[in-house]
Parts: sequence; C-alpha cells; structure tokens
Amino acid sequence: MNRSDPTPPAAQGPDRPAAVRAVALAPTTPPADAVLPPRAPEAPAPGALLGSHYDHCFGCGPQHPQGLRLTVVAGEGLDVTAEFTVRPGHQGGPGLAHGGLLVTAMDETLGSLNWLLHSAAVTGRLETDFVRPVPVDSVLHIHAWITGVHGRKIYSAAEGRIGGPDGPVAIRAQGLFVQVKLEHFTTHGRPEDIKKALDDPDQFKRARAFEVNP
Ligand SMILES: CCCCCCCC/C=C\CCCCCCCC(=O)SCCNC(=O)CCNC(=O)[C@H](O)C(C)(C)COP(=O)(O)OP(=O)(O)OC[C@H]1O[C@@H](n2cnc3c(N)ncnc32)[C@H](O)[C@@H]1OP(=O)(O)O
Repeated sequence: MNRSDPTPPAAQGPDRPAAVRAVALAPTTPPADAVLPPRAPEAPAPGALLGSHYDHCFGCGPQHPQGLRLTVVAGEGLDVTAEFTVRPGHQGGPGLAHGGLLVTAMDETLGSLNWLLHSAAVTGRLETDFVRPVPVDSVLHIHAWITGVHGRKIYSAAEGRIGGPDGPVAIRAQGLFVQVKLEHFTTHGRPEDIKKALDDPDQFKRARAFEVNP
C-alpha cells in the first residue's frame, strides 16, 4: 500500500470504482482553465454582515444552542472574513481548541462564499493544515476566498489567525465545493426539518436566494 495514498485499503487497487479514483486524485487547487467570475449582482455589499443560511446550522445558526455562532462579513472581492470565539465547550486538549471544530469553522466560512456567487454549494473535499495550537478564549480570525470556478466546482482557500486579524496563522484550509440545486437539501434532509424550513417564510426566502440551475 502506498502510504501517501489517502484512500482506505479496501478502495485501492485496479478494482476500485472510477469515482473513488477520481476523488482521490483530484486536487483542491483549481485547474488552469478555471475562472474567477464577478460577484453576483445580488451578492451582499462589501462590509455587510452575512446572515445565517439556516437558523439551526451548527456553524452559523443563531438558534443552535451549542453551535459555533460564526459571524461572517462580505469582503471587497470574492472573499469573506469571519470570527469564531473558542469557548470552553470547544476543547480538545486542556485549554486548547479541538481540531475538528476549527475545521468546522473553516468549512462554514468557505461555505459562506456561496453568498457571493449567489448559488448553493456543498463541501466535496476539505484539506486543512494545523499550524499552531489555538487556546480557549482565542478569537480565530478567518479570511476565505474563491480561487477558481470550473463548471459546478468552486475552489477556495482560507487562513485562520489568532491574536488579531494580522496575527500568526493557526490553520489553513483548501476546499472544493460542488454547486447543487435546492433539491439536494429537500431530497436528502430529514423530512420534518425540511418541512419546518419550507414553512418558515424567512427561511424560504433565504433558500430561494441560493436557487440556481447548475
Ligand atoms: C429547503 C430548505 C433548504 C435550506 C437550505 C438553505 C440554503 C443552503 C445554501 C447553502 C448551504 C451551505 C451549507 C454550508 C455548510 C458548510 C458546508 C458543508 O459542510 S456542506 C455539508 C458537507 N458536504 C456534503 O454533505 C456533501 C456530500 N456529497 C455530495 O452530496 C456529493 O458527493 C456532491 C454534491 C459533492 C457531488 O455529487 P454530484 O453527484 O452532484 O456530482 P459529482 O459528479 O460526483 O461531482 C461533481 C464534480 O466534483 C468533483 N468532486 C466531487 N466530490 C469530490 C471530492 N471529494 N474531491 C474532489 N473532487 C470531487 C467530481 O469529480 C466532479 O468533477 P467533474 O465535474 O467530473 O470534473
């Protein structure tokens, strides 16, 4: 087994499905013919606080009791900035943030780039480098930006800094998001939650804001 190959042993070898092979080899860096589209006309203005895409979202939802309550602000271009305050409930090691929650904060911030293209996309692949430990009570200052769009694939990158927006980098991430139609959520989501979301006129409006035909 090639130790640098991240696919599980059962999926390796000539018999593994083509889809698995393609996923294992695809990088999160955009191909040469990827484009950087303009911000969508409906994109929030630079400096605008982005609302939560879903009130019960673990990353950004104001109604999630244990959520990260990430706040995100639109940047000038195809970028956003976000802040995540590490609370005692987010510990991994004593007094230190759990790495998985830092990844969640990066995932959520990269996901909020959706607002700039005005289309819904979900994480297909997310790579992270943990550069330095993040103590409890730190504010993680995240900057995320789109690096390219190729068909339905949105490539993006982010850095999280501590000690201020210009402080040292604690975490880096690169993501590949895939644009989906709203049916992605209505088909796969638990029916009672989908119903509740669709019955809420405000949530319905937010969902329509992401409606695209990729
Ligand atoms: C009614 C109310 C609704 C309310 C909703 C409000 C609006 C919401 C708006 C916005 C939501 C934002 C949410 C942000 C939250 C943070 C972000 C998350 O955590 S999202 C959750 C985690 N992610 C998943 O659960 C995805 C699970 N995976 C999938 O569903 C599929 O695998 C999916 C959609 C990613 C792709 O499936 P395919 O069948 O549509 O498309 P294929 O053909 O497989 O892939 C398209 C291209 O992407 C590449 N690709 C796909 N997965 C890849 C991977 N892992 N690595 C590399 N490439 C990959 C493929 O190779 C293909 O490339 P080639 O076009 O052929 O060049």
